[in-house]
Amino acid sequence: MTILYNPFFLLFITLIVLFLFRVVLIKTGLIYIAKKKWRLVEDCFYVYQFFKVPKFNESMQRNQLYHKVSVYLNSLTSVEDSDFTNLLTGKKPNEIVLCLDPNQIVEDDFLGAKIFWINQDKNLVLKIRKADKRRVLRPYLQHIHSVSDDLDGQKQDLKLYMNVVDNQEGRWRSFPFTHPSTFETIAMESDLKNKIKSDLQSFLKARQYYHRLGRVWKRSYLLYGPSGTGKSSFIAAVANFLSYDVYAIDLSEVSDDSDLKLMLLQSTPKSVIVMEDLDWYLSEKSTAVSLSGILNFMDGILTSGCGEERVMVFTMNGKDHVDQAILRPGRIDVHIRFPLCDFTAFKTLANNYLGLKDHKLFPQVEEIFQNGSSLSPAEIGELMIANRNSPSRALKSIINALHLQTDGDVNIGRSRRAVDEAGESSGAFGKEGSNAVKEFKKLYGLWRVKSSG
Ligand SMILES: Nc1ncnc2c1ncn2[C@@H]1O[C@H](COP(=O)(O)OP(=O)(O)OP(=O)(O)O)[C@@H](O)[C@H]1O
Ligand SMILES: [Mg+2]
Repeated sequence: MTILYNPFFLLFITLIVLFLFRVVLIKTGLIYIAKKKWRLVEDCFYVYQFFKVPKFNESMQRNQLYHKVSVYLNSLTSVEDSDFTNLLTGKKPNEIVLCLDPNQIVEDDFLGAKIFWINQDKNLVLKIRKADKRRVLRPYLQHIHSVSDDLDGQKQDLKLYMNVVDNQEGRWRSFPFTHPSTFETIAMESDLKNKIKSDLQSFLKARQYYHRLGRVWKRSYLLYGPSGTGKSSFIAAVANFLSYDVYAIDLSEVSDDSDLKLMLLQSTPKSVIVMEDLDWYLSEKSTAVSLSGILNFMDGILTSGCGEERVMVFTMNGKDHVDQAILRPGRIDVHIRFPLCDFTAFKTLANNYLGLKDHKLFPQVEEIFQNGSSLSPAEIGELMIANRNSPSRALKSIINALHLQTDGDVNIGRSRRAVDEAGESSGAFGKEGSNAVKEFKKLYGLWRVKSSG
């Protein structure tokens, strides 16, 4: 019995009990409950301060800090320790990313201070000990800025925003932007392509210059030309080139001028803002927005406070019947004409679609193009895709189609050329607005997104 009074034996027994207790705590999850309770006890001895980072400001503009903080928080490994975390597919195939669920708390350590973030509805709330605040808060926020900028810098997935009616999150709803079009895949005169690229690049570097002139830092492009000549594909190429998100405005879903203003306010910097088929909307008066509403929008007056770059792109089938106020320099900086297919564009398409740099039928194709063609790159592209397994068959079908256009259907061919040369949209070749919207959505893969969701 004396062994029970042996201090070494007692110590041994105590250690075993403690060890078993710890095993039980860990295995049952009691340790987490204990940690939580301990935090409550600890909280009684500290005064905390709270900082709210709302998703939108009072004008319902997106708060950039909110975006940065959420990018930062979702990159923290401690998100895993939160009670409830969302698992989402990442940028790369098979990548899974963690994303904090509403009402969850995530813990962070910075310069020896404990910082808590609470994900409330449309707000992220920072909780910090008052004693740590003065020492830690500023450097911590700077740290968040630089980490999220780094993560955003690596960002490869762009977003397509579409205006929807009744969206609680503001006027825009976002979808992944996956359009693969690039300047390399667009058939366009290479001189023109290079000029546009350098125009975009020099615009990006011109922040100070624009500010000194008291101008809004934006650049507007007008793309005009017949249907199927690559205007929408070009917009996607610009977005991919700049790594900018795309805001596509469906004018039929805009309720009035102030709604349009609100949409511009709620767009984020570093984005391409797109208004397709503007000539159609203006001529058919099929939008509730007035001409002056559109002019103000084009001037981007409201975004001037943000001081961040935006590229605006407007598309039209023809610009002859459009109010000159819309086209005046300063409002639209660069006009780009998208012509029907010529031999140079054909060669680019043949290379892209069929992998053909040269072919014995090329001289024949060139000859027909020299006599004038009235096929769009879209039509030529379709023939190539349909016959992609046999380049010779593809070229023959293109030669046939070009012959049909020039010989058989002289009237249509001529009138379509006239449309192109005059840069004019006639009723016969103008398209239905709803079709335009449908095509747009199709182009940007929206149907795919919808059906897979
Ligand atoms: N210049 C081009 N270079 C490469 N592909 C082109 C070109 N033009 C058209 N295409 C192809 O044709 C299809 C339709 O082009 P796109 O939708 O960009 O034409 P669009 O000018 O916007 O027509 P619309 O005025 O009818 O909207 C796309 O799949 C695109 O790949
Ligand atoms: Mg288009």
